[in-house]
Amino acid sequence: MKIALIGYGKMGKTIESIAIERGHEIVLKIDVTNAGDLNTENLQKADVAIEFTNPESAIGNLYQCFDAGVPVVCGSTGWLAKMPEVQAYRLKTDTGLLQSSNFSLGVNIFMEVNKVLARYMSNQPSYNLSVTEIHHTAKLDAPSGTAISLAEQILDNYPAKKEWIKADSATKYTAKDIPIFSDRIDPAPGTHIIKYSSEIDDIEIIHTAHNRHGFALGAVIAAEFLNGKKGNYTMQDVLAL
Ligand SMILES: NC(=O)C1=CN([C@@H]2O[C@H](COP(=O)(O)OP(=O)(O)OC[C@H]3O[C@@H](n4cnc5c(N)ncnc54)[C@H](OP(=O)(O)O)[C@@H]3O)[C@@H](O)[C@H]2O)C=CC1
Ligand SMILES: O=C(O)C1=N[C@H](C(=O)O)C[C@H](O)C1
Repeated sequence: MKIALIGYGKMGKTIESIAIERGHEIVLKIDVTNAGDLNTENLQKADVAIEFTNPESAIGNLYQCFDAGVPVVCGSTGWLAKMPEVQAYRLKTDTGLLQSSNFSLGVNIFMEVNKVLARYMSNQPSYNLSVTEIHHTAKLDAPSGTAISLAEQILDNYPAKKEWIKADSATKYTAKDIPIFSDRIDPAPGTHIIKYSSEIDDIEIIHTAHNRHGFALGAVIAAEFLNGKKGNYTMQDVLAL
């Protein structure tokens, strides 16, 4: 498979080495220094694009892939509030998109556990709920995309919770809110904690990434899945969860 890598930072470089190990070829590598090379002619040399840049440039990069008719795996976070307009553009161009805030197998299993736990806890108002994410200090967005996805899964399964809020120790929140706390500590690749706490006991589930390998491997497996497809997909489709 021929891959265009859009974003050649921590994730782009890890993805490159895993993709080559799996027998794929990198035909285009884009970072800030050659962003002008991201055009239809260059993109069409690839079967699929993998986009890991930042919240500001992600949407423009996706539109370039849609215009070129090249299906794209997107890992960039911090832009998902604009997903409806991105999906409208994708639909118009009849292209493929597979977006996930977290491509690791472990996090995707953790998310399934999160949904089940939220259903059980939705009848237990004596427990206070919080979500905490811990990442390296170079991370641009907070809360993490994964923490927002986890909170949204809880909202879908715990009717008394109405919204998530970005929180710190001074934030006032009510039982209707899901506070998300963000810590920035190097070199944390990504830790997510869901905690239900009562006077009697605590229930916690934690996912700790030890490195970026799981995110990158998942993104390459997602690209293998998306190759030749049109439409909108998630890691649930890839992993058949
Ligand atoms: N979904 C998932 O599983 C994961 C998602 N992420 C997300 O992926 C994104 C990237 O993370 P990470 O690799 O750690 O970040 P880095 O900062 O290490 O890399 C970002 C890359 O994007 C490039 N870039 C910046 N602006 C542009 C642009 N306008 N056009 C093209 N390239 C650009 C940077 O170029 P330069 O180096 O020249 O500045 C750099 O190569 C983040 O949003 C992060 O949250 C991260 C890990 C896992
Ligand atoms: O920026 C990162 O590093 C990560 N970002 C993703 C997120 O925002 O959830 C996934 C992972 O936790 C690493």
